[in-house]
Amino acid sequence: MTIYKALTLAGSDSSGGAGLQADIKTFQERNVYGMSAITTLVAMDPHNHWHHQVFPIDIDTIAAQLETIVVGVGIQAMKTGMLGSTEIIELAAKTIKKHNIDRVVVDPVMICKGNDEALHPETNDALREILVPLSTVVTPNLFEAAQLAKIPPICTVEQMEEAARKIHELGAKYVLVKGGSKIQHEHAIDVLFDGEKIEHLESDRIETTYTHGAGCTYSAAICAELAKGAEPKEAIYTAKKFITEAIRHSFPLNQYVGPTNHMAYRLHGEG
Ligand SMILES: Nc1ncnc2c1ncn2[C@@H]1O[C@H](COP(=O)(O)OP(=O)(O)O)[C@@H](O)[C@H]1O
Ligand SMILES: Cc1ncc(COP(=O)(O)O)c(C=O)c1O
Repeated sequence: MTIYKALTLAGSDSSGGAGLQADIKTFQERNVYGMSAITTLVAMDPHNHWHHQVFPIDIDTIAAQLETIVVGVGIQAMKTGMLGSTEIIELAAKTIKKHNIDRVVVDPVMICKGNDEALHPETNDALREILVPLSTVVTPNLFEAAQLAKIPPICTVEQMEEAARKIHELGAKYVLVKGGSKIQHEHAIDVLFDGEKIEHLESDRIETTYTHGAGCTYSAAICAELAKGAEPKEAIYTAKKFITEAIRHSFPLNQYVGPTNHMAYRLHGEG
């Protein structure tokens, strides 16, 4: 039996729905052995409206984790999530280049759901200039796509397409701009551009606010499929089905947050 292995270089969401916890759960659901290099720790304050506190991790500790995984074990694919500083983005790029990692999903995490404020605004340009050019697939949401493409806020599918074309020029091979429920459309629509053709990925639009970790889960599912050898488009189509079921069966964790359901595609979706 071949064991396919994937790495997530991402932040830790103690509540388990997003970040590396979402990634590892998703890798497991997709029959891929998951490993993590932790970039930041996020804790939420139950006494203060679930206020997010971000605790950094020093760069040598992150580098040591990457060495364990990439050199000590070996991987077929990797994804990045919340990176937190330009230094960490540079470390990610150096690792990809040094080890010729050729299946890389970059989820350019700039904001957490419900917050329009960028987490680390100073890192947005570093993502754009250093990491996105090395990506096989990059998966910005509307806010992130506008930042990467350097265009005004995105409100229409045409603007999603414009952003996808501009981000492709940065060097990403496949650009997947996620519209989700934020675009006026009867479906949850994502725009995919491979440098030649624009495609629309449409799925049922689910009425829910429980979408914490949706972006992490989606990019992790793409990464898992790439690790198993799927072509990028095939990986993205499978991941779109996976995330749609995860959102359809999402649930409240407490009064503040509802994650997507990582088990849903296995339990309800594949048949
Ligand atoms: N209410 C929804 N119903 C169905 N699909 C959704 C919904 N919200 C988001 N999605 C889909 O989930 C995936 C993740 O998108 P999104 O939630 O925008 O990412 P992020 O967590 O990065 O903001 C995309 O494929 C998007 O279209
Ligand atoms: C560690 C971490 N990564 C990523 C995210 C982004 O999550 P989402 O997929 O909901 O955009 C969060 C949000 O809380 C987080 O805590």
